[in-house]
This record gives sequence, structure tokens and C-alpha cells, in this order.
Amino acid sequence: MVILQQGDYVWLDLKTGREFVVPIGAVVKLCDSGQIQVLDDEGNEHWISPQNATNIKPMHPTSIHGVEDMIRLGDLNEAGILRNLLIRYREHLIYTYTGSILVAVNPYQLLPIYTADQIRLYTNKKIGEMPPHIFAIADNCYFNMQRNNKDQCCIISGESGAGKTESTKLILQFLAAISGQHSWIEQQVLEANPILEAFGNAKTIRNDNSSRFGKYIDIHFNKRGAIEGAKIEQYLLEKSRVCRQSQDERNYHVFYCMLQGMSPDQKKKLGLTKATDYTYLTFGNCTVCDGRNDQKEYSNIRSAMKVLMFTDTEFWEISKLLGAILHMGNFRYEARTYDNLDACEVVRCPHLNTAAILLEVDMKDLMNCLTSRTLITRGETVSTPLSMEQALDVRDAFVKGIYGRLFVWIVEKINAAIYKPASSQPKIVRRSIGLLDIFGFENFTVNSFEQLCINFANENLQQFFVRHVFKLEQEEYNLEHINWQHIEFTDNQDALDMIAIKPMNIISLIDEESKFPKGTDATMLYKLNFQHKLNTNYIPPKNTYETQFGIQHFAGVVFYETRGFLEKNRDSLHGDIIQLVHSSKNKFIKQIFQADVAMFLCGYVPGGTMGQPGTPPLIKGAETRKRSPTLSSQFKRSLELLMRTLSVCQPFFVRCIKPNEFKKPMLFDRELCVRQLRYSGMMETIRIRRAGYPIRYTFVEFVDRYRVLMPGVKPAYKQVNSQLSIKSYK
Ligand SMILES: Nc1ncnc2c1ncn2[C@@H]1O[C@H](COP(=O)(O)OP(=O)(O)OP(=O)(O)O)[C@@H](O)[C@H]1O
Repeated sequence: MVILQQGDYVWLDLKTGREFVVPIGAVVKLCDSGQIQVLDDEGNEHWISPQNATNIKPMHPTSIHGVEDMIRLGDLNEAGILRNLLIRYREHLIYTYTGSILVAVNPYQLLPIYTADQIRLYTNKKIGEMPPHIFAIADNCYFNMQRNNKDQCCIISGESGAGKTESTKLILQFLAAISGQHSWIEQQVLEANPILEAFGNAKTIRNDNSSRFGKYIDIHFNKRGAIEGAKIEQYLLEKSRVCRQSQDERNYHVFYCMLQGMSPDQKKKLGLTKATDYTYLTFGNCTVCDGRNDQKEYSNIRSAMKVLMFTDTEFWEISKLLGAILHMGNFRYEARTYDNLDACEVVRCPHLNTAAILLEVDMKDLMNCLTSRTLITRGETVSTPLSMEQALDVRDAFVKGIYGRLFVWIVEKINAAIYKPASSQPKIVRRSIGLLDIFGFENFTVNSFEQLCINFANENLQQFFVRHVFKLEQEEYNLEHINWQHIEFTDNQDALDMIAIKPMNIISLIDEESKFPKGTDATMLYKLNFQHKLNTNYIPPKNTYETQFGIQHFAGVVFYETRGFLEKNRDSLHGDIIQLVHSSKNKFIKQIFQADVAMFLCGYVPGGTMGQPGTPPLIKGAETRKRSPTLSSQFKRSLELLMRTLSVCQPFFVRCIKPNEFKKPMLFDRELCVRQLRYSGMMETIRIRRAGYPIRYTFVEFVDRYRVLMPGVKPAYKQVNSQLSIKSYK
């Protein structure tokens, strides 16, 4: 039995059935009457009698006021970690360490902690010398890079809205400030962000400025430590958003900015009016975003593009394509029947005319390729009509194709301005710091192919984290014969093997089925089940009617709905569309579709493989022809490259935590936070960091720092070899 005394802080669980239940980690305090005071999430007091509580345990002193580094926590359990983050959060202390890993809880308010003074305070300090801060991580990246002459990377992870992009920007801001040249190239690197955000970010229900793509920014420094360039890698833009948005969400910012910011004359040239007039901009019933000024943002985008050397002509060409997309979204279709076949027509209207003008294609050709498909069977060319549903799909695929390629082109254009390939001269050294801001683990009510790719990326990052924090650490202790108790940790290697590494892995099966002309989502699921049903990380459908399978990820089980998988993976446009682009007089659209047109001309399989289930292969000998790479194979390849890059860097980890779903300051939802801590492996990290040695000095650093404590060790200026001197002292 615990004897409680006045003023003690204790842990307790409330018995259920009371009017409120205190979740794990509540703050409790014993008071005069014998009642226990409980503070809820909003800081309101409640009083309960000890009979209504269970598991009453005294709190460790470190849990009462909190610690800057969770390794020092006495109550090393979820409740302890959670309380530590909570009490710090209430004091606006959003950053906490776990060794050198930074946990950042989104404050959802501007805190005065990012000033020039703060930058100065954090410059050239060891981790732990100053309170935890994102600047401390940036500073350590920078000085490690210079001191150890080794590339660094910073992996910033977390759910949508947790604060990854803001953290990335803060690190960039710090690096730009301390590397100190304020050069043109540095400004260019900083100005890349507003452009990427305009084209790749959107308002979602989770985040008003959600990045709908992943990015890796590699910042290059010269020998003197000044920024001399950067390279941006982008991953998996969410293209479907261009055509559809959920309730209360928007399309990409750039569309709304353009309609607000363009002059009436420019808008007239593109035949554009206001956002509410466009189907593609109004699916979410929301064309404005609180706290954003689209008009002002437009001029920021304009000036950022100037800094990054986009010419006026290029800017106008981009605007024309964006305009064409909006017009295409407003096309109306009417159903028809030809020869007993479902068919449709695009209704003639100004949108059709303007879209054709902007795309610089013949209006009839545009109409035809959106309503019919050319098939080549046994050497003969036949045109078959598309049903209204199919025609809408073809139009949307074209629009997504344009936007996706436009985004890739924009990133390439930015890189052309900021990326200077490393010199081949051995004497010219270049070092880099890479910042990875990538989508966190996703588990929605319905998960599709995109979620599989995103979660696959997260499995890779988790394995990288596990390797770094657990495996390598334990190996190092073994190597140095340090006496220590092995710690069990959750290794996700098996899941990763099943998803993408071992033969017949899930990604390769999906890919194979996508290339197989008769492959359907159902045949794909059958093969997945056949291959993996006995794997403990695979959850097969319960019966033959079910169309989803599950994967036990490190962060929990996710069920994937397979309908539409293959089509999404093929990500191809049918030949008529490519032909239309080829016929266009618009050099810009031809440029962004260059690879597709080239492949088409040398005979790749057009969307034929996307035919309806059961339709025969559309091109004779299709299997011998070239194919455009599937989405998963491209993504897998870019992930492999990324992991290779990361593996040669010294890594830092920033774990961003979203404290509530309402984007509100000072609101800490314990359940939400504990879930994020759990799947980020934070508990195990703390255990291993604590059982291990969180602070490491090299021999020289150690002697430098502690020589005064050892009588007989010579002062530094007389010292030739510190290791020798310590040994001789021993
Ligand atoms: N350090 C911070 N200080 C103040 N506000 C912040 C901070 N970090 C995040 N925010 C707020 O939270 C919002 C969401 O953050 P951010 O866009 O960085 O999330 P994210 O993790 O990148 O999300 P997504 O994956 O959707 O892109 C920001 O727009 C900002 O309002």
C-alpha cells in the first residue's frame, strides 16, 4: 500500500464509470481532505477520492517538473514520457531531447524562439549545452559536417500537420544565417520553397498548408562552410487532388493564387474568372483558406520564380497550362449510343474552345481523343467510343498527367538554377546537409495504392532509424567490449522484406501484374494471397468477395483496398492523348511530355494495358514493346537512391508530434500523442539511449574536457598524444 502525504505527486488510473476518465499520465496531487486533485487536459481541476483510483504510485521527482532530455526520466514509461511532453508544452517548451533525437510538439502559434538572437545563442554549441531546440540540431549538423568532414542528414518525420515542413524551413533559415554569406545562391535556395509550396501544397482538413509530396533538399557547402548550391528531390505528388478534393479541402494553392493575383487583362487572355466558377476548384466547397492571402502569395510566387530564373515566357506557359486544366474541368459531356455502344460527346462551349487554344491543339482532335480510343489489333486501326464514365476518366488522367509533369519540370527548373554538380577536381571539397521532409505513416478509413507507397517509404525510414539507433549502437558496444544488457526492439526488417525486398515481394507482384495485359486488381490480389498468406505480416482477405488485404506495419495494421491499384500503378496515358500532345503547337506541353512522346514514337504500349478487364491485348506483340515505367518501380528506385544517400551521412532525427486535430494552440490530446510516440518507437529509443551511452566523446575531446580532474596529466599545450598520457596515467 502506498502511503500518500500532503503534496505528493502520484500516478493513478481512474476507475471507469466515473463522469470522466483520466487518460494515462494525468497530473495528480494529494490534498488536505484526502481527496486527490487531478488536472485534466485543459488544466481544469477535478477532485476524486482515493477509493476511485487504482494503481496509485508516487511520481519520480523528474516527472514532477519535467526534464529536457527524456533519457533522464525516472518514470520510464509511456505515461512518464507523455507527462513530460505535456508539462513542457504547457510552458511553451515544445522541444525535448531523447539523446540527440529531437521531439518537437507543434505549438500551433508563433513563439518568440526563432529570432536572430536565438540563432546566435545556438551557434556552435554542443547538444545539451542549451535547452532543446531545432536550431541546436541544425547547428550540430553544420558543425559536425565541418569538424568531421562528413555529410549530414536530418530526417524529419511525423503525421500530416505535425510540423515537418516548418521544421525544415527553420533548419534552412538557421543554416543560411550561420553559413554567413547571404549570397545570391543562398537566396535562390531559400526562394525555392514558396514555389514548391504553391504547386505542391494545399489546404487539407489536417493542415492548411499540407505538402502533398515528399522532398529531400540537399544543401551544398563549400570548404569555407558557405552555401554554394542545393538539389531538390521530389517524391510522389498527390495528382488526384488536381481533379478531386474532399469536403473542406482545396486544390493546390497555385490555382487560387493565380485567380486572385493575376491582372484582369491576363485573366482575360486565359479566359479565366473566379475560383468558384471552376469544378476542379470547388469539390471541397472551400475556395478560401483562413489566414492565407492568395493575392499576396501570388506576387511572392512571381518574385520567387524570378529569383529562380523562370523567364516571363516560361511563367506564361505555365499559366496557360494551369488555365487549360481549369477549363477542361468545366467540360460537360452528353451520353450517346453508337452501334449499341455507350458513347458520349463533349458539349461545345467556350471552355472547350479556350482549352484547345491554350493547349494549341485542334479542337476536334481534343474532343475526339477525350471521347474515343484508337485500338490497333492485328495491324488494323479502329476507333471505339468511350462511355461517359470512361471519357471522364480519360480527361482526368490527362489533367493529372499535365500537372504531374509540370511539377516535375518546375523542380528540374529550380535545380537548374541552384544545383552545381560537384567538381571533379579532388582538391575542391564539397560537403552537404540533407533535409528529408516526407509524408508520415498513413492509415485512413480507405487506403489505396498511394498509402501503400507512402507506408513503404516509412518502413524504409523506420528501418534506417532502427539500424542507426538500435542495431549499430549495440554493435558498437559489442565492438568496444562495453558491458551492457542487450535491448529487445521491434525490428521491421521482416515487413520490409515482404513489401519490397525478398523475391516475389508485394511491390514486385503488383508491378508484374500491372505489366501483364490481362492483369486485373482481382488477379493481383489472388497472387498476393497465394504468395504471402502464411506471412505473419500479411493479412489476407477473409473471403473471396473481399477486395482488401492488410499489412502489419511497424506503426500498426493497415488494410489496402485493391480496386484501382493496377491503374494507379500503370500511371499511363493512352496513346491518343500522347498523339494529341505530339500534334500540339505548344512547345511547352511538348517539352514536359517529351519522354512520353519519345517512347510513344518508338512504340511503347499506350494505355492499352489499361483496358477493361477481359479485353484482349490492344497491340499485337505488346509484350515485346517498351513500356513506360510503373509508378511503384519509379518510386522504389528513388527510395533506394535516397536510402543510399542517407546511409553515407551522419543522421539526425526530428520527430514531429501533432498535439491535437484542431490546429489549436495549447491543446494536448493525450491519446493522439501517445499513439504517435508509440509508433515512432520512442519508448524503445529512450530505453536504449538510457541503457547505452548518450554522450560520446572521442579520446581527445574527453581528455580535453576532463584533464583537470586527473592529477599528473600534462596541460593541453604540453600534450602530444592524449591517449598515451591517459594510458600512462592508468
Ligand atoms: N514550430 C512551429 N511554430 C509555429 N507553428 C508551427 C510550427 N510548426 C508547425 N506549425 C503550424 O502547424 C502547421 C502545420 O505544419 P507543417 O505544414 O510543417 O506540417 P507537416 O508535418 O509538414 O504536414 P504535411 O505532412 O501535411 O505537410 C503550420 O502551417 C503552422 O501553422
